[in-house]
Amino acid sequence: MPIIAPSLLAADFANLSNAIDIVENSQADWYHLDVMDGVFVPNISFGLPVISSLQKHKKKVFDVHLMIVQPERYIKDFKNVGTDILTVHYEASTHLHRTIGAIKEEGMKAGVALNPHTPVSLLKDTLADIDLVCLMSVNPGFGGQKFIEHTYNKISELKRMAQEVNPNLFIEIDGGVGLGNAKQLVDAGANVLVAGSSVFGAQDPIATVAALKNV
Ligand SMILES: O=C(CO)[C@@H](O)[C@H](O)COP(=O)(O)O
Ligand SMILES: [Co+2]
Repeated sequence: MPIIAPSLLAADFANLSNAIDIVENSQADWYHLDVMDGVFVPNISFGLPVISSLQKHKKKVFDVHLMIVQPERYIKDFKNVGTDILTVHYEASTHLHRTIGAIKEEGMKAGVALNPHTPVSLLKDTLADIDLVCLMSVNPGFGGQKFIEHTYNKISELKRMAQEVNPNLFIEIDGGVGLGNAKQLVDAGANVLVAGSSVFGAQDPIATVAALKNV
Protein backbone atom coordinates (compact mmCIF):
# COMPACT_ATOMS: atom_id res chain seq x y z
CA MET A 1 0.00 0.00 0.00
CA PRO A 2 1.35 3.46 -0.81
CA ILE A 3 2.03 6.08 1.81
CA ILE A 4 -0.52 8.87 1.43
CA ALA A 5 0.61 12.41 2.12
CA PRO A 6 -2.16 15.02 1.81
CA SER A 7 -0.75 18.42 0.86
CA LEU A 8 -2.07 21.16 3.11
CA LEU A 9 -1.48 23.70 0.32
CA ALA A 10 -4.96 22.79 -0.89
CA ALA A 11 -6.59 23.14 2.53
CA ASP A 12 -8.57 26.14 3.77
CA PHE A 13 -5.92 28.17 5.62
CA ALA A 14 -8.65 29.81 7.71
CA ASN A 15 -9.64 26.37 8.95
CA LEU A 16 -6.42 24.43 9.37
CA SER A 17 -7.77 22.51 12.36
CA ASN A 18 -10.19 20.86 9.95
CA ALA A 19 -7.25 19.85 7.75
CA ILE A 20 -5.49 18.39 10.79
CA ASP A 21 -8.63 16.38 11.64
CA ILE A 22 -8.74 15.02 8.09
CA VAL A 23 -5.13 13.85 8.20
CA GLU A 24 -5.29 12.47 11.73
CA ASN A 25 -8.66 10.70 11.32
CA SER A 26 -8.05 9.16 7.90
CA GLN A 27 -5.68 6.53 6.54
CA ALA A 28 -3.24 9.31 5.63
CA ASP A 29 0.31 8.61 6.77
CA TRP A 30 2.10 11.95 6.43
CA TYR A 31 1.37 15.67 6.27
CA HIS A 32 2.93 17.13 3.09
CA LEU A 33 3.88 20.74 3.82
CA ASP A 34 4.85 22.93 0.85
CA VAL A 35 7.09 25.84 1.79
CA MET A 36 7.54 28.40 -1.03
CA ASP A 37 9.64 31.55 -0.98
CA GLY A 38 8.54 33.48 -4.07
CA VAL A 39 12.10 33.19 -5.46
CA PHE A 40 12.72 29.52 -6.26
CA VAL A 41 9.06 29.29 -7.27
CA PRO A 42 6.71 32.11 -8.30
CA ASN A 43 4.47 31.72 -5.26
CA ILE A 44 4.65 32.25 -1.49
CA SER A 45 2.86 29.76 0.75
CA PHE A 46 3.60 29.41 4.46
CA GLY A 47 6.65 28.88 6.62
CA LEU A 48 8.04 28.13 10.05
CA PRO A 49 5.44 29.88 12.29
CA VAL A 50 2.53 28.04 10.65
CA ILE A 51 4.28 24.66 10.83
CA SER A 52 5.16 25.36 14.46
CA SER A 53 1.47 25.92 15.24
CA LEU A 54 0.48 22.71 13.46
CA GLN A 55 3.11 20.77 15.40
CA LYS A 56 1.20 21.09 18.66
CA HIS A 57 -1.75 19.19 17.21
CA LYS A 58 -0.21 16.49 15.06
CA LYS A 59 0.60 12.85 15.71
CA LYS A 60 1.58 11.90 12.17
CA VAL A 61 4.76 12.53 10.19
CA PHE A 62 5.70 15.98 8.85
CA ASP A 63 7.01 15.68 5.28
CA VAL A 64 8.29 19.18 4.48
CA HIS A 65 8.90 20.10 0.84
CA LEU A 66 11.15 23.16 0.66
CA MET A 67 10.73 25.15 -2.54
CA ILE A 68 13.20 27.81 -1.46
CA VAL A 69 16.66 28.98 -2.45
CA GLN A 70 19.56 28.14 -0.12
CA PRO A 71 17.57 25.53 1.82
CA GLU A 72 20.70 24.63 3.82
CA ARG A 73 20.24 27.84 5.83
CA TYR A 74 17.06 26.56 7.48
CA ILE A 75 17.76 22.91 8.35
CA LYS A 76 17.85 23.40 12.15
CA ASP A 77 14.77 25.64 12.05
CA PHE A 78 12.69 23.01 10.33
CA LYS A 79 13.90 20.36 12.77
CA ASN A 80 12.74 22.62 15.61
CA VAL A 81 9.16 22.77 14.28
CA GLY A 82 8.77 18.99 14.16
CA THR A 83 9.94 18.05 10.68
CA ASP A 84 10.52 14.32 10.21
CA ILE A 85 11.45 14.33 6.52
CA LEU A 86 13.07 17.40 4.99
CA THR A 87 13.16 17.61 1.19
CA VAL A 88 15.27 20.15 -0.68
CA HIS A 89 15.28 20.77 -4.41
CA TYR A 90 18.18 19.46 -6.47
CA GLU A 91 18.01 22.68 -8.50
CA ALA A 92 18.34 24.87 -5.38
CA SER A 93 21.23 22.98 -3.78
CA THR A 94 24.76 23.85 -4.82
CA HIS A 95 26.31 21.44 -2.32
CA LEU A 96 23.66 18.75 -2.27
CA HIS A 97 25.80 16.05 -0.66
CA ARG A 98 26.70 18.35 2.24
CA THR A 99 23.06 19.40 2.67
CA ILE A 100 21.86 15.78 2.78
CA GLY A 101 24.45 15.06 5.48
CA ALA A 102 23.40 18.11 7.50
CA ILE A 103 19.72 17.07 7.39
CA LYS A 104 20.56 13.58 8.64
CA GLU A 105 22.82 14.96 11.36
CA GLU A 106 19.75 16.73 12.73
CA GLY A 107 18.00 13.37 12.95
CA MET A 108 15.63 13.90 10.02
CA LYS A 109 15.23 11.83 6.88
CA ALA A 110 16.67 13.57 3.81
CA GLY A 111 14.70 14.04 0.61
CA VAL A 112 15.65 15.48 -2.77
CA ALA A 113 13.02 16.86 -5.16
CA LEU A 114 13.47 16.99 -8.93
CA ASN A 115 11.67 19.43 -11.18
CA PRO A 116 10.00 17.89 -14.23
CA HIS A 117 12.94 18.91 -16.46
CA THR A 118 15.62 17.41 -14.19
CA PRO A 119 16.71 13.87 -15.12
CA VAL A 120 16.81 11.21 -12.39
CA SER A 121 20.23 10.12 -13.67
CA LEU A 122 21.69 13.22 -11.95
CA LEU A 123 21.10 11.46 -8.62
CA LYS A 124 23.40 8.54 -9.48
CA ASP A 125 26.14 9.62 -7.08
CA THR A 126 23.90 10.62 -4.16
CA LEU A 127 21.09 8.06 -4.32
CA ALA A 128 22.62 5.75 -1.72
CA ASP A 129 22.58 8.60 0.84
CA ILE A 130 19.03 9.82 0.20
CA ASP A 131 15.93 8.58 2.04
CA LEU A 132 13.35 10.03 -0.37
CA VAL A 133 13.21 11.28 -3.93
CA CYS A 134 10.29 13.55 -4.73
CA LEU A 135 9.52 13.49 -8.44
CA MET A 136 7.63 16.65 -9.31
CA SER A 137 4.88 15.73 -11.71
CA VAL A 138 3.93 19.39 -12.20
CA ASN A 139 6.09 22.50 -12.25
CA PRO A 140 6.39 23.45 -8.58
CA GLY A 141 4.69 26.51 -7.18
CA PHE A 142 0.98 25.76 -7.31
CA GLY A 143 -1.56 23.09 -6.49
CA GLY A 144 -4.29 21.94 -8.83
CA GLN A 145 -2.15 21.56 -11.97
CA LYS A 146 -2.30 18.85 -14.62
CA PHE A 147 -0.15 15.75 -14.11
CA ILE A 148 2.82 15.45 -16.52
CA GLU A 149 2.67 11.99 -18.14
CA HIS A 150 6.44 11.70 -18.68
CA THR A 151 6.69 11.14 -14.90
CA TYR A 152 5.95 7.42 -15.42
CA ASN A 153 9.25 7.00 -17.30
CA LYS A 154 11.11 8.80 -14.50
CA ILE A 155 9.56 6.53 -11.85
CA SER A 156 10.62 3.38 -13.72
CA GLU A 157 14.15 4.66 -14.22
CA LEU A 158 14.48 5.74 -10.58
CA LYS A 159 13.09 2.43 -9.34
CA ARG A 160 15.70 0.60 -11.42
CA MET A 161 18.51 2.77 -10.05
CA ALA A 162 17.25 2.38 -6.46
CA GLN A 163 17.04 -1.40 -6.65
CA GLU A 164 20.82 -1.51 -6.88
CA VAL A 165 21.91 0.97 -4.21
CA ASN A 166 18.89 1.90 -2.07
CA PRO A 167 15.98 -0.57 -2.25
CA ASN A 168 14.13 1.12 0.65
CA LEU A 169 14.04 4.51 -1.08
CA PHE A 170 10.79 6.44 -0.80
CA ILE A 171 9.72 7.35 -4.34
CA GLU A 172 7.28 10.20 -3.88
CA ILE A 173 5.13 11.67 -6.63
CA ASP A 174 3.99 15.25 -6.19
CA GLY A 175 1.52 17.12 -8.36
CA GLY A 176 -1.73 16.23 -10.09
CA VAL A 177 -2.13 12.94 -8.21
CA GLY A 178 -5.64 11.60 -7.71
CA LEU A 179 -7.86 8.57 -8.06
CA GLY A 180 -7.44 8.63 -11.84
CA ASN A 181 -3.70 7.91 -11.81
CA ALA A 182 -2.82 6.58 -8.33
CA LYS A 183 -2.87 2.89 -9.27
CA GLN A 184 -0.75 3.41 -12.37
CA LEU A 185 1.78 5.38 -10.31
CA VAL A 186 2.05 2.62 -7.71
CA ASP A 187 2.34 -0.01 -10.46
CA ALA A 188 5.22 1.99 -11.97
CA GLY A 189 7.10 1.96 -8.64
CA ALA A 190 5.90 4.94 -6.60
CA ASN A 191 5.43 4.27 -2.89
CA VAL A 192 4.46 7.75 -1.64
CA LEU A 193 1.60 9.74 -3.16
CA VAL A 194 1.17 13.43 -2.39
CA ALA A 195 -2.38 14.59 -2.93
CA GLY A 196 -3.55 18.16 -2.47
CA SER A 197 -6.61 19.22 -4.40
CA SER A 198 -7.79 15.65 -4.98
CA VAL A 199 -8.14 15.24 -1.18
CA PHE A 200 -9.06 18.68 0.14
CA GLY A 201 -11.21 19.48 -2.88
CA ALA A 202 -13.19 16.24 -2.54
CA GLN A 203 -16.73 15.99 -1.17
CA ASP A 204 -15.45 13.41 1.29
CA PRO A 205 -11.69 13.86 1.92
CA ILE A 206 -11.45 10.95 4.38
CA ALA A 207 -13.05 8.53 1.90
CA THR A 208 -10.77 9.85 -0.84
CA VAL A 209 -7.69 9.15 1.27
CA ALA A 210 -9.00 5.62 1.88
CA ALA A 211 -9.51 5.11 -1.85
CA LEU A 212 -6.00 6.36 -2.63
CA LYS A 213 -4.53 4.12 0.06
CA ASN A 214 -6.32 1.05 -1.27
CA VAL A 215 -5.68 1.47 -5.02
O1 LIG B 1 4.67 20.94 -4.19
C1 LIG B 1 3.59 21.09 -4.70
C2 LIG B 1 3.34 22.17 -5.69
O2 LIG B 1 4.48 22.91 -5.88
C3 LIG B 1 2.54 20.10 -4.38
O3 LIG B 1 2.79 19.43 -3.17
C4 LIG B 1 1.09 20.54 -4.50
O4 LIG B 1 0.60 21.03 -3.30
C5 LIG B 1 0.26 19.37 -4.95
O5 LIG B 1 -1.02 19.80 -5.18
P1 LIG B 1 -2.02 18.99 -6.14
O6 LIG B 1 -1.39 18.98 -7.51
O7 LIG B 1 -2.12 17.62 -5.55
O8 LIG B 1 -3.27 19.79 -6.06
CO1 LIG C 1 4.95 19.45 -2.60
